[in-house]
Amino acid sequence: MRIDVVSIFPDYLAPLGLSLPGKAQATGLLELHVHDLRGWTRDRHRTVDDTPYGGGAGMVMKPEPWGEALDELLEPGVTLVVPTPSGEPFTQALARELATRDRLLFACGRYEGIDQRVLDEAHGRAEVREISIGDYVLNGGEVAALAITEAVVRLLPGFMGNPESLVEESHEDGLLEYPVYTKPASWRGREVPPVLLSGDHAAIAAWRHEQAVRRTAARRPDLVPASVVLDDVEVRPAR
Ligand SMILES: Nc1cc(-c2ccc3ccn(Cc4ccccc4)c3c2)n[nH]1
Repeated sequence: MRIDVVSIFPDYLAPLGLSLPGKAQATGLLELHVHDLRGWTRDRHRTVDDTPYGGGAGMVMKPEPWGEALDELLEPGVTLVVPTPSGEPFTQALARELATRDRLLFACGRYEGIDQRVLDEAHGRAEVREISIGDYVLNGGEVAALAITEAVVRLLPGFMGNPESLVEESHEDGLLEYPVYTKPASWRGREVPPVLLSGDHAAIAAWRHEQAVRRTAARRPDLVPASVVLDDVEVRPAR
C-alpha cells in the first residue's frame, strides 16, 4: 500500500516513520510520502487560508493550493481520505475496508476546514471518504490521519507478526477486549483468575467470551447484540 499525506504541518506525521508503520515501510509493504501543502502555493507568503464567505470566526483553507496538490496526487485508483468532525464514523469495519485499497491520500485540513469545492470536485474523479475519528473536536486532521493509518496498516497482510492476534481482538467480533494477565501469578495480593492457569482451553475461551460480553454490556451497551441477555450485569441505558 502507498499512503500520501498532505498537511501544513508535515512534521506532525513523523511518528508514522516509527513503530508499526515504520516496520512496514522497512519491509517494503508500505510506501509513505508526506507533503507540505505550501509546496503548492504560488504567492510570496505561501498563503493557504483566507476569511470565510458568509462571515463567522476563523479562517478557511483556500481551494487553489489543495486543487493543485490533488491534481498531482489524486491519480486514478487513489482513495482520498479527508478527516473532519462531520465525517462518517471511523470503525474497525471502515479500517478493514480502507485496508483493501492500493493507495490512500490523506488531506489534512486546519483552521475551520477546507473550501467545500475542493471536496466536491474530488468526488467527481475519485473515491472520497470524509471520516470522523470521534465526537470531539480537534484542531486539524493530522491526529486523525495518524490514527486511521495505524488502524489500517496493522490489518494489511504481513504487517503483524502474528496474524492470529488480529482475529480475536477488540471490535473484530463486535465486542470489547477481555481482561488480560501475565506473570507474576500473584501481585500485591491480587491473583490471576484460576481458569487462566487451568490449561483447559475450552474453559478459558468461554471465560474470555463471557468477560468480553460483560465488559461490553457495562461500557458499550450500544455494541451488545440484541440476542445476548445478561441477568446480572447493570447495563446503563445509552445516553
Ligand atoms: N473527529 C474529528 C476530526 C476533527 C478535525 C479534522 C480535520 C480538521 C480540520 C480543521 N479542523 C478544526 C475544526 C474545528 C471545528 C469545526 C471544523 C473544523 C479539523 C478537525 N475533529 N474531530
